[in-house]
Amino acid sequence: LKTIADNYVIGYDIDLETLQYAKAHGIIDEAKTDFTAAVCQVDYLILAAPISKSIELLAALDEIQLSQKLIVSDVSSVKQSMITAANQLQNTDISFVGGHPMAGSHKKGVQAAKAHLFENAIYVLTPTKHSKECDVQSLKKLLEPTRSKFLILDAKEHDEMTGVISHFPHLIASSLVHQAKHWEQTHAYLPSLAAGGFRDITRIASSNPILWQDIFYHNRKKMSLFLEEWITEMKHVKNLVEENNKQEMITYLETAKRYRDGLGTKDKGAIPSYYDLYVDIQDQTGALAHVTKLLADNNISINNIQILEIREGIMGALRLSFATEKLQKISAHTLNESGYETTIEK
Ligand SMILES: NC(=O)C1=CN([C@@H]2O[C@H](COP(=O)(O)OP(=O)(O)OC[C@H]3O[C@@H](n4cnc5c(N)ncnc54)[C@H](O)[C@@H]3O)[C@@H](O)[C@H]2O)C=CC1
Ligand SMILES: O=C(O)C(=O)Cc1ccc(O)cc1
Repeated sequence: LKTIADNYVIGYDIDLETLQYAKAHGIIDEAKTDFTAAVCQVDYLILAAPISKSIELLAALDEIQLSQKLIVSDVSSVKQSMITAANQLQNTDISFVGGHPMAGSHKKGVQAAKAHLFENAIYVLTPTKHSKECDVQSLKKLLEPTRSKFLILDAKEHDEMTGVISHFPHLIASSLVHQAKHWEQTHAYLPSLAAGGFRDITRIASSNPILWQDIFYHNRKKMSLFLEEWITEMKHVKNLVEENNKQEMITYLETAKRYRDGLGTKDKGAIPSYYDLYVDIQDQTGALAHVTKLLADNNISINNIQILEIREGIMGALRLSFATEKLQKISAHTLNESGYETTIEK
């Protein structure tokens, strides 16, 4: 988080290698292996461990004799249990304002950190009933250089919304992978048929299991409710398939398509994580290298690259992902000038 600072950033982590990496890569100015020593020196504390660990750290913080006022926030994906823990704090010098940047990836560890990760993403803030307005403003000011968009929410509504749009889809992604794994016993070649669609819908199943178990646990009431709803929904879909009611099925798919197409692509929320650009390339030796070189020559860094479809003699599509909308636009312009056809998905 060096970007949120001209501030001096002290990092604390139980994992020594993480601290060493963060220091070596300029993510933090100083590494501390002792929580008390770290918190006694700071004006702001951001807890970014798995939720259960952040709750433990908050409780440990309350036992420490602080000689300064401290604004504490977190980045936990579930807010209600964090706020409940914050409401039990005894030290009145600690002011807690919950936080949740709605951006990230399926990768774990400090190595997955990116300076632009939160740009244009929604950053939810969940004040407690004790939070002072000036502390909320102060935290916002600290986080402003992340260029995210702040949204104040009540913890309960946050957990319901993220439950629907982020947590529950993880369970479904994992269940689809389980289904494929099961059917591989019948068809050994099944994995090699996994096309873009399966990869897109199951990417998040590659996330950190320890972290996600903790998220599901902290949002368990909502997860249980959504599972009930999903089972009812799937029974309805099963009927549609079995009864072969053509018009009803088209309407079902059309309604979903219209809603999905309308989800903002500019606001970088949970969907999409990056700004994508589709480029048509010929299936020729060096085609990929030519595209990447053109962008590299213009100092444009690509966050992700995926070949969607290349078959002999047929135009293939590349999906290039960028960290910002600006990079996406500049790349389109650069490639268009060299004769490439590009598409930005609306
Ligand atoms: N992964 C994602 O895309 C997003 C994650 N979050 C939230 O961020 C938090 C962290 O998630 P990630 O960064 O993905 O996990 P991570 O596993 O990549 O990083 C967690 C870090 O916490 C450290 N840690 C674990 N226990 C600790 C303890 N007791 N004391 C000090 N450090 C400890 C680990 O060594 C590790 O460096 C979670 O609360 C998660 O809900 C929020 C938004 C996005
Ligand atoms: O990999 C992805 O696209 C994510 O879903 C990232 C993510 C993970 C956890 C969060 O609380 C918010 C965002």
